[in-house]
Amino acid sequence: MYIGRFVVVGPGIGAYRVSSRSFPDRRVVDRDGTLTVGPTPDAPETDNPYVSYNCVRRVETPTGEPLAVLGNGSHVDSIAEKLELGYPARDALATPLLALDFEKDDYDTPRIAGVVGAETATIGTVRRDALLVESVDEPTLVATYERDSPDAYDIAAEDAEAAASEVLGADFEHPVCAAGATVDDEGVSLAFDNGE
Ligand SMILES: NC(=O)c1ncn([C@@H]2O[C@H](COP(=O)(O)O)[C@@H](O)[C@H]2O)c1NC=O
Repeated sequence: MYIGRFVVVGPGIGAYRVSSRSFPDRRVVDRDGTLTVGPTPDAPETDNPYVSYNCVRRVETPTGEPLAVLGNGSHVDSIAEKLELGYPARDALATPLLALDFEKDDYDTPRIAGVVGAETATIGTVRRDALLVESVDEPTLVATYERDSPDAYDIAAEDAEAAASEVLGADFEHPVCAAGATVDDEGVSLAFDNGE
């Protein structure tokens, strides 16, 4: 099954996978502690605005709570800014998702995102027909296609590197690259797996 990009979040852990039919020549890089998706050096040029973006950011709230934000586009930056201003995770997800809306491409591709705290997790998506944002107690997946409503998803990984590798290896078509995050009271750990 092809489900496109997907986010998995649960309390303390999160992961994001790029699956792609159209732009497979991409990888995750770490730019000063932010994980960014972009084309590999030898990838064909594209002017598609949705192929390069920050997919995972670490955030500290005004009260000093460490959080990780994961998602499939530029809304990750907007969500991080809202969290840094002190918005609750629900509002920090809902506001940018609604403002930016689904992607204006041939598929009306949804925007998906999650916020992970040490003991909390919140997941969201904006599609043409819905804006869904919910707090979750167990690992939960939302994807751009097919599995496009938040739904329980087992993840065995306990660290960021294992989380990235686990979702990269998950049995969905066209895997490209993945990122993982863990959050505890000490802070946020990030990792990625480009399948190399
Ligand atoms: N975030 C991404 O990495 C991403 N990659 C591709 N898209 C969009 O989704 C469309 C379909 O891509 P694909 O055939 O690779 O599933 C692309 O034309 C592009 O508009 C993306 N947008 C959202 O997922």
